[in-house]
Amino acid sequence: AAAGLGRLALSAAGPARPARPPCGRPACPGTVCSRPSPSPPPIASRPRTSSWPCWAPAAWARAVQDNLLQVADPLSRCVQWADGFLLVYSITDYDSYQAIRPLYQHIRKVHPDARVPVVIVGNKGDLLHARQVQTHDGVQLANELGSLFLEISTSENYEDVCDVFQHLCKEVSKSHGVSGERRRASIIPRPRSPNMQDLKRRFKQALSSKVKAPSALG
Ligand SMILES: Nc1nc2c(ncn2[C@@H]2O[C@H](COP(=O)(O)OP(=O)(O)OP(=O)(O)O)[C@@H](O)[C@H]2O)c(=O)[nH]1
Repeated sequence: AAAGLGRLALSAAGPARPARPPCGRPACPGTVCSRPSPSPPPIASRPRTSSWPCWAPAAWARAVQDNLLQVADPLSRCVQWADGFLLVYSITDYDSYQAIRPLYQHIRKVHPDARVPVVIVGNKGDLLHARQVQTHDGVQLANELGSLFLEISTSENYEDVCDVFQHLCKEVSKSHGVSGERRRASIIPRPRSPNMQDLKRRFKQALSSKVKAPSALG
């Protein structure tokens, strides 16, 4: 799996095309945004082949390291508006793990003053026979970068996916509580916080109805 901004986690948990975030800006996989936008721009088309995060992880890492990302790049645009990030690598792909640090540094460069929450996720935790990244490598990197770390399997346990987003949402709320968000709140009304229990229940319902559907037909 490529270590884009959380593509794996989102593609396992949600629709094939990412949903539009509450702010109306083009959705960026793995980012959480709580800012409403008065005039949403159209969803940008993202070919699965060239410019959008289908680059190999090493290519992302190089682009970030070499300062090749321009403000107009999709990644840079996402990094500017997002309130939180999931950086997802695959435990079966060491390159994807190595791409996490430069991506993290890019985020910190774009937000030098704000502690925008970043959660690091090691995905494909079920593929132990193909493991290239040890759990302690993930823990160590997350400790070093001051991020939360979770190792999950999106294919084995959808609750893992809920947990990841729950952690990130908590971190985002925490960071808003202590940062300049209060100042912004006086200008822009904040959307209501999602009720995570309710979201989890609805997510389970949706999944179980999908599982039941084939037997109902047969
Ligand atoms: N075994 C296993 N397979 C997974 C897991 N998550 C995703 N996959 C599989 O990995 C493949 C790629 O998943 P995508 O969601 O397309 O993610 P991606 O980052 O675009 O893909 P790659 O970079 O090709 O891995 C698909 O076949 C998924 O079913 C996981 O946790 N365990």
